Formats: sequence, C-alpha cells, structure tokens
Amino acid sequence: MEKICVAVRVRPPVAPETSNVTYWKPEDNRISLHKPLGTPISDHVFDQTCTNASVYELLTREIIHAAVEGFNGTAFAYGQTSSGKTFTMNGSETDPGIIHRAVKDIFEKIQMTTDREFLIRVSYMEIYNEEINDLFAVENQKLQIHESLERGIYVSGLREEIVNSAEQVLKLFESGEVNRHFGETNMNVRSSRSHTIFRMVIESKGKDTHSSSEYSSADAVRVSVLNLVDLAGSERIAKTGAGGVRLKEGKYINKSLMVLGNVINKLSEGARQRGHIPYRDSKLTRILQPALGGNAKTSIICTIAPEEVHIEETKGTLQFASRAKRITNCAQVNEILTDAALLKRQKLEIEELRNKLQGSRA
Ligand SMILES: Nc1ncnc2c1ncn2[C@@H]1O[C@H](COP(=O)(O)OP(=O)(O)OP(=O)(O)O)[C@@H](O)[C@H]1O
Repeated sequence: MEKICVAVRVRPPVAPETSNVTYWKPEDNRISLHKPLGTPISDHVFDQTCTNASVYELLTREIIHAAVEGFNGTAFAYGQTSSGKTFTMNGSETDPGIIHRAVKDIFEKIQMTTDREFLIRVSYMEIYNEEINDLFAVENQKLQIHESLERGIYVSGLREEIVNSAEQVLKLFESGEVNRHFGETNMNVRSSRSHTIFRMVIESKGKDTHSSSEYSSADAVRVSVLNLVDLAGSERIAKTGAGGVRLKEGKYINKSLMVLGNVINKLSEGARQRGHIPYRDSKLTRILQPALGGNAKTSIICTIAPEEVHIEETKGTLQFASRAKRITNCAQVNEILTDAALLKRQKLEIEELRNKLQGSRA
C-alpha cells in the first residue's frame, strides 16, 4: 500500500502590479493564508518561482520510471480555471511540461534497459461534455468505456499508435493538441474545455527467453498503463462570463469535477466508513478508477491562483489536496506469462508429477 503523492503549485500573478501582494504563504510543505502556520496539506508546495523541471523531478519522475518497470502510473493536474494546469502538463518552449519530460525520460530509460525489449503504444483522448473523443482520429467520437478481465477498464475504438522514439511521440501529441477543445473565457484566453488523457501503454519482455528447460520471469510480459491527465478547471459562471456553448461546457466540467471530488472524499475516509465509491457517476472517474485507490502509482499536482479574488476557489483546491493525500493505492508490477511460458510450466509440472508417481511405485 502506498499513498498518492500530492503537491500544490502557486502560479505567478497575472497582473504585474499585484506581483508583490502575496495572500498565500508557501513554506516547505505547508501553505497558509495570512499566518505562516498550519498543518501540512500535501507532500510538496511549489511557490510561484518553481519550474516545470522541479515539479517533474519531485513529483512525477519516480512514477514514470516505475511505469517502465511494469507499474501503472497516473499524473494529473487539478485546480480552478487559469491556475496553471495546462502550463504544468504541456509547459512552454523554455520550460517543457510533465508530458514532454515524461516521454523523453521513458525512452532514455528504455535505452538503458538492455535486458528487455519494449513495445510502446500511445493514444490521446478528451472527455468533452461527457463524451469521449479520439484526439488522434477526429472521426472516432462518442467512444464507449468497457471492462474486461484481460484489459481492465478501457475505451473501445480509440486509435493506438505504435511508437519507437520520443520525437515521434511528441509529434503525435502535438497533432492531437490541435483537435482539443479550447475556448476563451473572461478568466483564460485559452481555457481547456475538456479533460484530456494522454496514455502510453508500455509492454516489455526479457530478452533471455531461450532456455527450454526452465521457465523464469524472463518469460513473463509486463504491461503498464501511464496516464498523463490535464483536467478542465472548475469555474464560477459569474467569473468566467460564460454563456451559450461555454455555459454548457462549464456545467459538464463542474459536474464531472464534483464527481471526482466525491470519489476523493469517499476514498479519503477510512476503509470501513467509505462504502460505495461512485466511480461510475462520470466518465472521468471511471477511466481514472485504477489511479484512485487501485493498482497504480499516482501523483496529483493541485494548481492555485495567488490573487485575492480567487481565495474561495483556492481553499476548495487545498481541501481537495489534503483529502487526496489520505488515499492509499496498491500498485504492483503487472506481469503475465506468455502462452509459450505457460506451456513450458505445464510440461515441467507434468514431469514433476510423473517423477513423483514413479518414486511412489518404486
Ligand atoms: N507557473 C507558471 N508560470 C508562468 N505562467 C504561468 C504559470 N502557470 C500558468 N501560467 C500562465 O497562466 C495562464 C493560465 O494558465 P493555464 O492555461 O495553464 O491554466 P489552466 O489551469 O489550464 O486553465 P483552464 O482550466 O481554463 O484550462 C496561461 O497564460 C499560462 O501560461
């Protein structure tokens, strides 16, 4: 069992004239309003001078490395609109975000792992107005979620591309970004109007599979799923000035984030009290189910805006962070034996049985 890793990140003020007015005081892994005391609410608090490089290093790198070794992983950004989620996940020219860094890191790690061979598949989807769309293939819309013993929870009909270099993945990611729903609101000129999930499936098996007399872990195939998630931001309609299409989008965004909040609340209660977890109440929580209290290593970066007008929303985000911090997951390496390995094992077991029988007859 391990805890979800949660961090809070303060973005710099939007208006330069307010740059020296600080309402929030980050101090180690605490953040407080007015007075520098308070209980730790997350594992890290990043102040407004921090870079995406340091967020990646402290919060996500370990999960990415574990994904290459066979553990499921999820990293997601949560926070009100315009607080810096997309900036954290996508980054800028000079300071690439989590996704860019994760992709580079995965291929570097793979290159260093000389005793295994890898197959990497990527997909990119968005949840827009509670419908799942494929960002690699615009014709694939309104996709359905299914569950099977072999694949767990998956989205059927989603295009998966087999990739073999970081450059190829980043190019594909950029092509998907073009199809994503963005829109202008009073709060953000380029506001994400959908939740996006960039997914990498990492499959590997040992190179040393030639020994015929014994089966070993080298015969097993490891399959891990890595989700890099940029959520749409919660918003107050009065502040965003949303009407028409934006209003409809805002309602769907708020509803699915409310379900996510409910799931986090339930999970943060002790195992005895928690009862039914409402994963099925939204597509977002259904897809993220393994990441929330399941078989995955998860980190959450909660982004907040420093301005006084956003204090109430910021308090809500900090509450979300402190609840999420209480969640424990149970991550394990996903290893399955190949058919050939299973056959080898069966043969050995039969052999053993035969020897035993002969021994008892003698
Ligand atoms: N840490 C940061 N450093 C510099 N600029 C930032 C930082 N965080 C956010 N910004 C800037 O603030 C603005 C809003 O950020 P961003 O679009 O990432 O917010 P968001 O939380 O994704 O919003 P939404 O939910 O509306 O999509 C952008 O112009 C972004 O470049």
